[in-house]
Amino acid sequence: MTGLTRYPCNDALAQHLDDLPDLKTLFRQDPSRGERYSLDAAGLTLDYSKNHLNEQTLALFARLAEEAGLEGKIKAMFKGQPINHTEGRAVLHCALRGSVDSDVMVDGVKVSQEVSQTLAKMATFVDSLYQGRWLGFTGKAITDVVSIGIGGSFLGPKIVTEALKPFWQRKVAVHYVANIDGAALADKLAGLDPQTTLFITASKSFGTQETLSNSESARDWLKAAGASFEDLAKHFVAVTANVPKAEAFGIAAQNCFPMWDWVGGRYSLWSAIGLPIALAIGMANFEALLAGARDMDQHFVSAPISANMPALMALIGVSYINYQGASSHALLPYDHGLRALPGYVQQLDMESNGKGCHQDGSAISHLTGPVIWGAEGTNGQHAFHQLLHQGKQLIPADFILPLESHYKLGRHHAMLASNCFAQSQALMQGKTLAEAQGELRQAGLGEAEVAALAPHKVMPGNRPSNTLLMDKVTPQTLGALIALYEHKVLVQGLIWDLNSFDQWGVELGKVLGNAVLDKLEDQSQPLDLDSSTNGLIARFRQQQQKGGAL
Ligand SMILES: O=P(O)(O)OC[C@H]1O[C@H](O)[C@H](O)[C@@H](O)[C@@H]1O
Repeated sequence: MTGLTRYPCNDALAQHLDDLPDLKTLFRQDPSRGERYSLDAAGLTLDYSKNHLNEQTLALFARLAEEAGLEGKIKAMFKGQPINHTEGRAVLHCALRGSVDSDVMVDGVKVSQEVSQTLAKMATFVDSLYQGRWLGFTGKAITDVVSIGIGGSFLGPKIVTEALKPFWQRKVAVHYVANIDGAALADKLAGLDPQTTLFITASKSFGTQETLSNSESARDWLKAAGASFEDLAKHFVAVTANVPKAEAFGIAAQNCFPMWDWVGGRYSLWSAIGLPIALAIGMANFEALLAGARDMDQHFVSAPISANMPALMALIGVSYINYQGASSHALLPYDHGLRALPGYVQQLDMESNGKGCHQDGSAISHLTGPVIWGAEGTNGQHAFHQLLHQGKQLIPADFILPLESHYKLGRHHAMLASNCFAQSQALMQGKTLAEAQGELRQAGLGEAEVAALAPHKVMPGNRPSNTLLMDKVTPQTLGALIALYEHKVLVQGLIWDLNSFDQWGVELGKVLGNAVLDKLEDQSQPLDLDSSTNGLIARFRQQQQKGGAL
């Protein structure tokens, strides 16, 4: 069954999308199409003209938005209602950047007050490290900060820190460790001095195996260098919603930065989880990041659907997923600094909308969150663009390009931009058999060769994409860009009537993992699982026996 049958506009939308002319025809019919379907907001420009849409499509999108009750549901989020109903929580990451009314309260506490107090605490912390006032256990100033976290406690801070390298203050060096693979931490610690290294244990739950194990190993590293248990307070701070657990680990309460249940992990970079960002770029730039997101919030809550950047991207995506069979979406940042953006949006989108049941618990009968993937351009052109151009599946793409680079290097930026623009152009216009034959004849091939080769050079075209531009990658434009994707995910989740803010799907693997770990570490334990898992455990045990003790 095509489409979203719960909505009255479904059949009209499905029929309309089937009847739409191809992109080349739409561009031929309307010479000003590029301009007509471009939109500015919060320092970004969205060129959505290379999508399967026209004015009638936009009208149907507006009907779908209306029938999905988007406006009221968005307002409910900003008002602090417990829209994350399976966990009974509000969803107020927008409060972290000042986009929520000052009277909004959760559990009797004004969220805006919590936010401003935490920002002040962050500023004091950053300043103390910048001024060399925070001393390690031998009295030396801290030079390196390692943020230990995973998922939402890692991906957001890492992508923002990387993307804003031109804004680094270089007062302390900021590092990230996420994976439980010992190589990640060992590799990082190898280059650091325990006397001048401080760790941030970033974990909303303070219960994530990877983060706790890495923090314990970091603690051992400090102790091996001569630090006492009391000294740990000089080398650890925590960002968590569970201060008692942090204190039990040995982190002083005054060194804990709060997180709250009304901020989801994948929406938390704007909170104290963003402490490593603030250390890297300075508090003023961190505030600018928040300001950019706030600008996008303001646009999102005030612009009509037909001129609402996040809503348009969401509805265009829904039209491909639910009416044209797309199951993935490519993010193609033409900016080396944004190379980790696809990985960030993977968690944001796939952990939010990779769901199979509606808010009421009934099974969903249509596709929901797409697989998000991608890589920096132009690297992707030499890796997977072949499939985008000639493969058999519809993969909508978002091209992202700053119009100006921070790095003035000859013609490099013009060449990067030309590739970015040409790729979306090629996806849209393709190459017909006649065009391919003409080129081969032009090259002097005989008819037999032309007949044999031309079909392999045909590109169907009519493949949709968005192009997002900003003048430059700055804290402000990056904040707006990330908020744009947050709101796109929200709108799609609302249209699919699912809960974008829980993540029950990650629980089973964790539970099973603990049982397997026991059998890996205690070889006397019976192999009483399925034959595949038993076999895998047996192989691991054999290798361990070959290599000595665990
Ligand atoms: O911040 P923590 O509580 O350590 O959680 C870290 C991550 O753990 C899980 O993977 C959740 O699915 C993520 O949403 C979360 O960001």
